[in-house]
Amino acid sequence: AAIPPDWQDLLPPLVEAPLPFAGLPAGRPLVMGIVNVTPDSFSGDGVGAAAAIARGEAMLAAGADILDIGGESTRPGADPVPPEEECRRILPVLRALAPLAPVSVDTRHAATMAAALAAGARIVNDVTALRHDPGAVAVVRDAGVPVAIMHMPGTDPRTMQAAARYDDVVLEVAGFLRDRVAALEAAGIPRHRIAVDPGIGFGKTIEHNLALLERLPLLAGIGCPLLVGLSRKRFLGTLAGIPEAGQRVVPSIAGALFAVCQGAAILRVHDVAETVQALAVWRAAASGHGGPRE
Ligand SMILES: Nc1nc2ncc(COP(=O)(O)OP(=O)(O)O)nc2c(=O)[nH]1
Repeated sequence: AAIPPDWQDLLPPLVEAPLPFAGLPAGRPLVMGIVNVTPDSFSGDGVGAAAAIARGEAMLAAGADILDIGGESTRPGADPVPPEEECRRILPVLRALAPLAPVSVDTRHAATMAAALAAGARIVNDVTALRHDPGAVAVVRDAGVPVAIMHMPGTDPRTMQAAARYDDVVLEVAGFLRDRVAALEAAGIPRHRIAVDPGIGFGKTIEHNLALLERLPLLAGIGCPLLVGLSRKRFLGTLAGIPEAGQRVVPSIAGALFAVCQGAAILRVHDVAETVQALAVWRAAASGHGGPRE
């Protein structure tokens, strides 16, 4: 579809380098390692506390810039987890990992955000864009921390796939994120603390996911760093013929590199070592010189 006239002013400049986020090094895509402390994560990597801590440490050793810790699966149809249980799962992991690296807490519950920030988390990652819990905006604003906000229809993973109907998914997702950034800015969260995320796989068909990746540069026009989480997701398995989520490393890397070429600043991934290796090649090629990651 043609870009409507009122979007022309938002068309992004050529993506020179990813925008900075959370005070982390700008100029290169950041790798956010997924540490799921859940028994039912779609990617099959949910684990208990000890294993989650070990996984986080291994991700840092492999070069992760951020660790994203979550205690509630958000895959389609997942059972909701109350904040008390969510905190019981993630706080021991968070306390162990927060001293080692920037940690983001992946939650839609304000109580969990507050407890995680008190335990050392430095970033909030909310798949509902601070819409599920009425207290979430105040927690993030008052803590003065960066926040990643993601698009999904509604705020309940159990029903989001049924809502996967759009006139133009890219314009609607971009419009939602643009408006949400403006609303959060008006509520006291400065734009420079916000990363935006199209929500790959959240209330989207495979065609919607591909359209969002193909036209990701339009989201760069919002003026916030782009976070993309496509790692091991179902549409990759469909495209590559890989039914088992844990076997989708290669398609995840291919998708990650495409997203980076499209302007993604933060990649939320399960397979950190492989992603870091792939980015080393991409950066050398994109910048015209090799050399180790500084
Ligand atoms: N910002 C952001 N957060 C996210 N959190 C969870 C998942 C789902 O992936 P995963 O955590 O691996 O699965 P589960 O939610 O089943 O644990 N995807 C995203 C995403 O794409 N973007």
